[in-house]
Amino acid sequence: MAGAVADLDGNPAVRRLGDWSAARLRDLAADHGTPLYVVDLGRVRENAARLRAAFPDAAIDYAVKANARKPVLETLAEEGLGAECASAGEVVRAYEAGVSTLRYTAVNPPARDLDRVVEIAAEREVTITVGARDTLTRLADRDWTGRVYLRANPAVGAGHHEKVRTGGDPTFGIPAERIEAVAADAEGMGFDLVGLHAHAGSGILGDLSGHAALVERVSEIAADLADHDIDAVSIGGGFGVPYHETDPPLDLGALAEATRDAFGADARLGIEPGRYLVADAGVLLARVNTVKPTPETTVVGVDAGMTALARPALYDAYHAIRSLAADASERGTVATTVAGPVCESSDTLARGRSLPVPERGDLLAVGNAGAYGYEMASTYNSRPRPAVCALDGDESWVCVRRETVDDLSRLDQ
Ligand SMILES: Cc1ncc(COP(=O)(O)O)c(C=O)c1O
Ligand SMILES: N[C@@H](CCCC[NH3+])C(=O)O
Repeated sequence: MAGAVADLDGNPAVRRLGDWSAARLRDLAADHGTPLYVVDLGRVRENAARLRAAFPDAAIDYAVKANARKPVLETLAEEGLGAECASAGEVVRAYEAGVSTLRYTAVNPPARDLDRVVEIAAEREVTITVGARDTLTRLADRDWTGRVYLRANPAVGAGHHEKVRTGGDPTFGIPAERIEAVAADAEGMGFDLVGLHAHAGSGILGDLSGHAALVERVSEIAADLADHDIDAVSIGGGFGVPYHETDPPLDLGALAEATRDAFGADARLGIEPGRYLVADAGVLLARVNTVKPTPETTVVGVDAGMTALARPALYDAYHAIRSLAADASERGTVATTVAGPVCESSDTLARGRSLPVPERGDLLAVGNAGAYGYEMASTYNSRPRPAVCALDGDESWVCVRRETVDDLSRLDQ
């Protein structure tokens, strides 16, 4: 990695929080304030190259929902990746960033989303992944019968938390036994049925058996569509990253091999990873504003909480935290609870975490914040969202300005 980062492990597939230059992060926080997301485009490129090398023949569509900031989308467009979009808003952002392959995965799509995507599809090719028969009717009602994938429910779920396991949940995709009938309907209605899609869930690491089961299942469903001459079978995303300091990285070679072994469809393999491409390219910087010793723990109050990074509150997700105090290594450690400014007991970034003895004004870095970080930020408690700073080698610039309290009032009427 140019400039700031070296791999302590020597394993290029993993970038730990300790690999970021503390001095550079301190400078960025001093220049732009906190809470601040930092996203390193060089690392995004490295992740894309590693993925491309492991899946040389696959169509790779980046799951935009993981990080839709403009420089991230532009970087991945330059790397030749397509975009898998979860909303009309994501389609617009990917289109504006110059992504050439646009796919929209319609989950209970609001009318406004369909209207907007159909409008874009009049200018640029958009492929729509349909997860319910109803969606075909609603598209045809809009005089759009273009390229579609059918999303099958593979009845195989996987992922880091029950809330992100979509495979098997009836909300997502067409039941496998109905796929053939819906395929016939799609073609009867004049759609160009080009692909099949399924997704098991997000954050697969270590045990690859769920992934292999998914790929096998999707291949079986593809075989049911043999009469329909589909070109592409997307097995979704879900490739995990190590959040905990002791987690090993995903064995991408093993994952690719398991995929090849299990993939039996006579069509081009597609993957749509989000997290894998961006998670370790991002950190969140937070400033300590309160240090409160209590009998149970030392509470470290910071200016970034669940409104900046929702994952710990939503999924009890673990994110590494590092003190960037210049003398951190000379301080002793203490058991801490790192808490945000929101009035909810879920507003903690970490509990029971051993950190260098904190002082008010210290800067903390939260690791693996590049995926589902800024994207899931909210303005709960009328708290403006953080700024985002992009890094590329020695260059850095604020690519999303800090939201202000005035911004929050702008929609009032
Ligand atoms: C349809 C679909 N594709 C791709 C992804 C990307 O997931 P991940 O960020 O885990 O790779 C998701 C989210 O889990 C998804 O719902
Ligand atoms: N938001 C989830 C991932 C969900 C992926 C959406 N299909 C997370 O942060 O882990």
